[in-house]
Amino acid sequence: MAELLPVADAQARLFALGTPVGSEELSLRAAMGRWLAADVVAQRTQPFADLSAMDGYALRFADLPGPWRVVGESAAGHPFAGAIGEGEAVRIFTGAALPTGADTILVQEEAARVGGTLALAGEGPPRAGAHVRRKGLDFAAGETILSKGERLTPVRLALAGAAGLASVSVARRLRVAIAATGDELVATGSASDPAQLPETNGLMLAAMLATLPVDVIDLGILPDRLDALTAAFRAVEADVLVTTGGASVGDHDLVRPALTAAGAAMDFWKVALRPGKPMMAGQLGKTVVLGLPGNPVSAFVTAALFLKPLIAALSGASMPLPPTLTVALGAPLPANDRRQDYLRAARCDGRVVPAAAQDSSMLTTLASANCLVVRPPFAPAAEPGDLVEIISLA
Ligand SMILES: Nc1nc2c(c(=O)[nH]1)N[C@H]1C(S)=C(S)[C@@H](COP(=O)(O)OP(=O)(O)OC[C@H]3O[C@@H](n4cnc5c(N)ncnc54)[C@H](O)[C@@H]3O)O[C@H]1N2
Ligand code: MOO
Repeated sequence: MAELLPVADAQARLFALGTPVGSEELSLRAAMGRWLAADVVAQRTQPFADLSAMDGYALRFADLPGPWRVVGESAAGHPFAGAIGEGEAVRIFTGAALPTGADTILVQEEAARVGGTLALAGEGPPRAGAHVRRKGLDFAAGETILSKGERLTPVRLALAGAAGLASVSVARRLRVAIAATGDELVATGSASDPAQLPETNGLMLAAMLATLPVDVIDLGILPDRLDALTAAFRAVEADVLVTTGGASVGDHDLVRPALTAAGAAMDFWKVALRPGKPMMAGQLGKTVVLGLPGNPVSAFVTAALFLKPLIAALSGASMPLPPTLTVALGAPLPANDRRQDYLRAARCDGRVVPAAAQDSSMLTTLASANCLVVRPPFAPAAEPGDLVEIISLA
């Protein structure tokens, strides 16, 4: 039996086929979903001073149980100018700076105020510093708050903005060319006889990349002809070329010979993976080429395991691979063979149940799955309750 490359080795070899793309400086509003090309260092301290976390009165804990004279007010953006002394308090609001001399907040629900006099009307603050957010609680100027290789999320963008930045250095967008191959394929909605198959892998792959910083170049449907495939591949100008179909060993599986004829140096073909075994990868000039199998589930799984991680890796991601979780099985599984299996499964109430039908042509099973169960090569038979790794699709 032919040697099959382990999945992790194939991923490492694929990532090594390209060099991380260059960077650009983008405003925070434009940087969502990009990978950071440099660490983000806070330019300010947050909070900038000791602040009140509640609406109430700022006072000295030592002066409890009061009463106090109210000598002024501190609101966010309008701090109290002076300092407070013994027996004095300042009316204060959430987010306002604590006046000099004050160390504690009395919440207004526990305060009774008559004119300029304040009295305790409850238990009062339990300790010095109650309801005070200390200067620098969140971060301090000079601190590295985000690292190169992290992906920008809404919260990380907010953090960078709070830290005083207007823009960040990020990896540029990648150009990804997608080609479907196969004489049986026609554009969705245009099949005129039963033997014509709607082309859906290209549609699915482009949709899988929709939330990534990628410009898709749609090469459409290419025929099963060596000359046409070779010419189309030779003309590609992209960071990544991904093909689907024609990856196996049949007489009409021409992607590999066409890539070679176009001048590609192929690195590997066939991975110890199910579905997706006939996957291939190589270099066509500066373009990383990824040949995915045509079966729709195989195309999906290989895109999830290789294409999306490749985009992340070329964008400088520190963690390009999909995260896995450990979950208890809800049904028995037979022992596995030499290929790492990715079973379409449903995770519900903390248990995961693989679908009964796992054929790699079945979009219905894939569409109702919310995770993939990862079965390592030669995994022994498993029982309900045994722990397995999953990749979430939700
Ligand atoms: N003798 C062998 N035959 C096969 C082997 C093998 O090792 N020895 N491997 C099998 C495995 S595993 C897979 S996976 C398939 C994949 O092969 P290809 O990449 O060559 O896929 P095609 O034959 O082109 O297509 C397979 C299937 O998928 C349909 N298809 C293709 N492209 C699309 C598309 N863009 N949208 C929707 N559907 C698509 C195609 O019509 C076929 O039905 O090979 C096995 N064979
Ligand atoms: O590996 Mo293929 O992907 O069985 O269907």
